[in-house]
Amino acid sequence: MSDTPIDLDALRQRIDSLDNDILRLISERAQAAQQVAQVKTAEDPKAVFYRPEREAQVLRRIMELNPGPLDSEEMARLFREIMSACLALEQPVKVAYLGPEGTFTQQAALKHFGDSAVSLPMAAIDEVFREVEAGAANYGVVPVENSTEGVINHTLDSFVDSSIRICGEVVLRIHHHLLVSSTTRQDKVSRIYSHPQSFAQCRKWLDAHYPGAERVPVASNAEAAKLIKTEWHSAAIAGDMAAKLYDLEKIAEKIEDRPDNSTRFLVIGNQDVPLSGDDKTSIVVAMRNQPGALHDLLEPFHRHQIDLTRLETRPSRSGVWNYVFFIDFKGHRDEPRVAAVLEEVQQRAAELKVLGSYPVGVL
Ligand SMILES: O=C(O)C(=O)C[C@]1(C(=O)O)C=C[C@@H](O)C=C1
Repeated sequence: MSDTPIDLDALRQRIDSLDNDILRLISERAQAAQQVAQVKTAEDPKAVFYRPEREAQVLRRIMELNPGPLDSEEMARLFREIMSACLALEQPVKVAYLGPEGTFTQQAALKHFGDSAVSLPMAAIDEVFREVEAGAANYGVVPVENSTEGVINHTLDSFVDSSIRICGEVVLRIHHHLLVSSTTRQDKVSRIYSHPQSFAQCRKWLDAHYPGAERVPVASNAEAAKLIKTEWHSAAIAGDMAAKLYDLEKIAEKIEDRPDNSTRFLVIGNQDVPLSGDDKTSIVVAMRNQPGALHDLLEPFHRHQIDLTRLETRPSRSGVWNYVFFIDFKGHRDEPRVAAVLEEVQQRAAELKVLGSYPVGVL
C-alpha cells in the first residue's frame, strides 16, 4: 500500500480528461479512415475496403509499442474493435461462418473482424464457400484444423473445385464447459449433448466425471446448448458464446483434456492479399503417381529453406489411387524465394493451385 492518500476525485477527473483525449483521437482516426475510403474509391470504383495485410501491420505495431500495464493482446483487442468500427464506416463487411449462432467459428469470425462486422450463420462449410463465391458475403470463416483432433477434411476438399482464396487465419483457444439450464436437475444428468469433436476433446474428463451418461452427438455445440433448454436431465458441452446466447450455467469450466486445445480457422474471400511482413502461403498440389513424388515435391522447399507449417494428404477425386497434397509454408508468393519455389513445384507437379498468401494470425 502506498503512503500517500489516494484522492479518488482527482483520479476520476484525470480519467475524465484522458477519456476526452481518447474520444477526440478515436474520432479523428475514424475521419482519417473515411478519407482512406474516398481515396480508394477515387482510385478504383470497385475498390476493396478491407485490407488484411494493413490490419495485421497495425495490430503488430500496437503490440510492439504497448508500454503496459495492459497486456499486448488486450491492447490489440481494443484496437481490433476501433479498426472494425472504422472499416464499418468505410463499408460494412458481411462475414459468412459455419453456424449456427454461438459456435466457435462465430467466435473466430468476431475475433478476426471485430464486433462491427455483420456475421451470417450458414448450415454447412460448402454453404460458406458458395455464399462468398456468389458475393452474398464479402468473406467467410471456416475451421480447418484442431490441435487435438486434426484436420477438417471437408474444408480442404471445398478448396479443390473453388476459385475462393485464403485471406487470413485465426487461431482460437478452445475452452469447453459443461452447461446446464435453470431447469436442469444437476444431480440427475443422464445425457450430454455436444459436437463429436468436442466429445473427443473432453473424453478423459467425461470418463472420469460422467462415465454413465449417454453422449449424444449433434451438429454443433450451439445446437447442443439449445437442446438442453427443454430437458431437465440433460447437459451440453459448449463454449462461452453458446453459454451466453442460451443463458446457461457452467457447472464445470475448461473441461478439455488438453489445456492447449486450439482450432485454426481460415478467412476466405475473393481477393489476393499483399505482403504484410509476416505471411503464410497455402497451396494444393497434385503429383503424378510415381515413386519419389513426395520427395520431388518437398525437395525445393528444403533447398530454399522454406518452413513448412502443415502437410496434409487427401485422395484426389479425379483418379482412384491419386492424391493431392495441401501444403502451408512461411512466406508470401511475392517474395522472390517463395516465387522461385512455386515455379519449381509447378514444373514437377501435375497441377498446382495457390490458395492464397496471407498474414500469420496476429490475435
Ligand atoms: O488503411 C486502410 O486501408 C484503411 O482502410 C484503414 C483501416 C484502419 O482503420 O486502420 C480500416 C480498414 C482496413 O481493413 C485497414 C485499415
